[in-house]
Amino acid sequence: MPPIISISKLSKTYATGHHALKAIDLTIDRGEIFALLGPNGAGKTTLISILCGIVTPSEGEALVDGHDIVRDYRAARSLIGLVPQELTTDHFESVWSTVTFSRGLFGKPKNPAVVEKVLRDLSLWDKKDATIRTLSGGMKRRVLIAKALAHEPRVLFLDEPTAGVDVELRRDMWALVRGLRETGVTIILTTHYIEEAEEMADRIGVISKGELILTENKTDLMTKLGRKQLTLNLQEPLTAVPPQLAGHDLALAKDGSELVYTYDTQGDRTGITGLLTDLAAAGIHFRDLQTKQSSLEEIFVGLVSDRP
Ligand SMILES: Nc1ncnc2c1ncn2[C@@H]1O[C@H](COP(=O)(O)OP(=O)(O)OP(=O)(O)O)[C@@H](O)[C@H]1O
Repeated sequence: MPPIISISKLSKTYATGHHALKAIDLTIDRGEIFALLGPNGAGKTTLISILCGIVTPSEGEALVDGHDIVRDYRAARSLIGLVPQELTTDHFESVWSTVTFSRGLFGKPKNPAVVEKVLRDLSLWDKKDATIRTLSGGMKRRVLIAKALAHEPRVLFLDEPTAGVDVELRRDMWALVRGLRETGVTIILTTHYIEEAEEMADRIGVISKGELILTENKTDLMTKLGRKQLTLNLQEPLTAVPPQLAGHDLALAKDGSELVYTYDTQGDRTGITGLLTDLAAAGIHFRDLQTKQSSLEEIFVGLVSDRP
């Protein structure tokens, strides 16, 4: 089956001259949960806004289920639900009428059964007659999701779904998003929280300064995460890694006073025994050693900060 979203060479230069997106290529499969990670200002919202037709691209194209987001805007947009970052909704309306109204915006005929299902799925049914302003923050977020789902989209964009919410609500939201995927909806979420991507996503994309610098299956990324570092504090500093040790994944740190060995914790062998034997044979002695597991956070920060 063709991907539900295919983006090719998509770029955006704002009127200020700022290149917010630089030739993005990305495809997203049906039923995936895709997390777009990136620091503030990386271009996440710009990318989502282009796909939702809120911002016009400068170059390139994007298709939603085969519909061009510019030439075939209405068809593309009707397949998309967007849950925005900010809680923007009419505080004096009831839950029922605000969600019904959202469906109408897409020209869909009234269908109380669909609205009821959406409200029930989001545990909002017993609040259907409540006015939005009387709801808790968590319930308001659910209403935003209900609004985005009212016209039965196939793709749901969640822009920072759990920004500023407490841990309990965050877990609730994660369960809810997983439940939505079960109904066949493709989910694309942006987040600053690495933990969120780790918990939720099938695939992770990292965006930095307008470039998509990595897209990877989460499980593969976790395998990379399995890497650990062994740091040896040397008795005598080295100027280079001796050629006898070239077979090991080694790097010098702290002006040559530390030798850092990176290894895979998920592999059958760590290679540490061989390294220590080779070190002794090369006459390299150490005073102390530490091991450290690199986190997804560090991998992410490293990826993003290594860029010019
Ligand atoms: N309308 C605009 N005009 C000019 N520059 C803009 C406009 N909208 C966004 N930008 C700039 O484009 C860059 C990308 O912004 P964007 O909102 O897409 O980032 P983001 O990754 O979503 O960030 P955040 O995590 O803070 O929401 C930023 O430098 C931003 O200042």
